[in-house]
Amino acid sequence: MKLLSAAQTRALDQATIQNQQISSADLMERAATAVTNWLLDELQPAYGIAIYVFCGPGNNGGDGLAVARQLYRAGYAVQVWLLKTGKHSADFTHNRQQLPAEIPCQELDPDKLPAVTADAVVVDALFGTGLSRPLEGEAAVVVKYLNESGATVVAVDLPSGLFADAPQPADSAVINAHYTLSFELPKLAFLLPQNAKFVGDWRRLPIELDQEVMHNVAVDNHFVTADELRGCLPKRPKFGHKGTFGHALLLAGSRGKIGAAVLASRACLRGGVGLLTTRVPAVGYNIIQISDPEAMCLADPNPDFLTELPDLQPYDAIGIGPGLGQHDSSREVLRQLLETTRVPLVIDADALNLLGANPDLLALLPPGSLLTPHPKEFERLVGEPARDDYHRLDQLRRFAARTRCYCVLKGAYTALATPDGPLYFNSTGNPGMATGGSGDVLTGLLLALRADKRLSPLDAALLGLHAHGRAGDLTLPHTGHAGLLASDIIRFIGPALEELVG
Ligand SMILES: NC(=O)C1=CN([C@@H]2O[C@H](COP(=O)(O)OP(=O)(O)OC[C@H]3O[C@@H](n4cnc5c(N)ncnc54)[C@H](OP(=O)(O)O)[C@@H]3O)[C@@H](O)[C@H]2O)[C@@H](O)CC1
Ligand SMILES: [K+]
Repeated sequence: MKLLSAAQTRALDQATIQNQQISSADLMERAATAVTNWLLDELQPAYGIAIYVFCGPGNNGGDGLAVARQLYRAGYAVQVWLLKTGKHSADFTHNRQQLPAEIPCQELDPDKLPAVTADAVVVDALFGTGLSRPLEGEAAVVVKYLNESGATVVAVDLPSGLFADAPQPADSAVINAHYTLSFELPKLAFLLPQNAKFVGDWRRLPIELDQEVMHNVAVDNHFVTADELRGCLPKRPKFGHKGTFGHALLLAGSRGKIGAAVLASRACLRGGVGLLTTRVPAVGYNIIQISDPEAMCLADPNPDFLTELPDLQPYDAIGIGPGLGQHDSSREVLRQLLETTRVPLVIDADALNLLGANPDLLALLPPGSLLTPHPKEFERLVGEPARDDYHRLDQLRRFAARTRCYCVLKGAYTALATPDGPLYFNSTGNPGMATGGSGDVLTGLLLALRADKRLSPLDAALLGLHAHGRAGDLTLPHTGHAGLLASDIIRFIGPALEELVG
């Protein structure tokens, strides 16, 4: 699913109006109907509860006026409040004229704002994608007042004051919505941690925008849905054998962190790899053999950390990093690996920290490698803290382009940067997965998919990120959020992958 800029969204609205031969008021009515239906079906406010619709001067305000009319007709006690400032758009004026006289409708006076009680529902239709500057004056006063009211706030299209696709001053006034109902597509802003408190839970409301125009528009950012990935994982052929699905090598673990190697190995096995060899320091030999009997184990001569690279000839993909530690000898193992490998790499955890601390190693990174940092590891990789989430995405894009690698940025909506530019945001997963070992599981799963030669690097990464989050979601009925362990995610990798098989 594409993430459009505010300007592209406007162009898509216009194309829809033209191609479907409807008026802009018709499209607005469609949008308002989608909001009203969501309110009635999902929020289900009790009859008699006060619903305040706050409208700005543009089409977002026009949506609000149409929603107020529809809610009134459905029997709700609605009142409309209008911002004084701003030039009214044509569709705002149209819907103002359509508003039944029985609905109380007044201009807002910043010195005498209506008493919004905590049990009320507020529909925020002040500003949407037409926001051209941070809110000030009257609008900022209203937004701050609503944020303090305690009412349930439902934002139409965007929380008012939030830019859809660009950073804004840290202290600017933005609605803190409980729910944001976005027309047709989500906005990039929804996927960034810095905006979580503004956006709340967001939903996408389809309004039948022109599919062909949407298909042809070029974008920098994608939100990857299950529908798009379903069928992308090739079925295992009837006469396939373990060689068909690749032989992976995992270099992982150090004294006290052999668990990371266990988790990554098991996730790799559940990810469908044909064969797995795990290289651990000698202290881990028995542990791997007992915990992951399906894996072969190659013990390093050193008891505590990796010091020697095994012969790489048998392997189709190599993973390095989980629990590795940052010992000088392990750094040299990484160096040798980067210098000699001819197969795809998956690089995680301490291997990333070693890359960050040693720019000479970073220069050796083979193109096509897949890196899986969390934000702190990524900061070490690029050697500079990000100013904000948008800047971090720029850094990510530039890093992938410069190194010709695939780079993940782990988070609630994990991002994947590709060497050729586009960013892909993952749509699965839950806060229960923010737990030790979850990243090791991801590395193992991605390693399995990179060892499968039937998959492109991009598909392997997208399928792995999706299946990892989905497996975490499938554990929830059994574990809840707090009780979710990394090993629970592994149990559900199989079912999560099965959903994607073509
Ligand atoms: N197009 C369609 O067919 C459909 C559109 N839809 C809906 O339309 C919404 C977009 O509508 P929109 O383009 O009219 O913009 P909107 O967000 O209402 O605000 C623009 C007004 O605000 C003003 N303004 C801006 N910043 C300001 C500030 N800081 N402080 C004060 N004023 C400020 C700005 O003035 P200006 O920047 O020119 O000074 C202008 O007057 C979209 O989010 C969706 O809800 C749906 O119905 C689906 C069909
Ligand atoms: K809004």
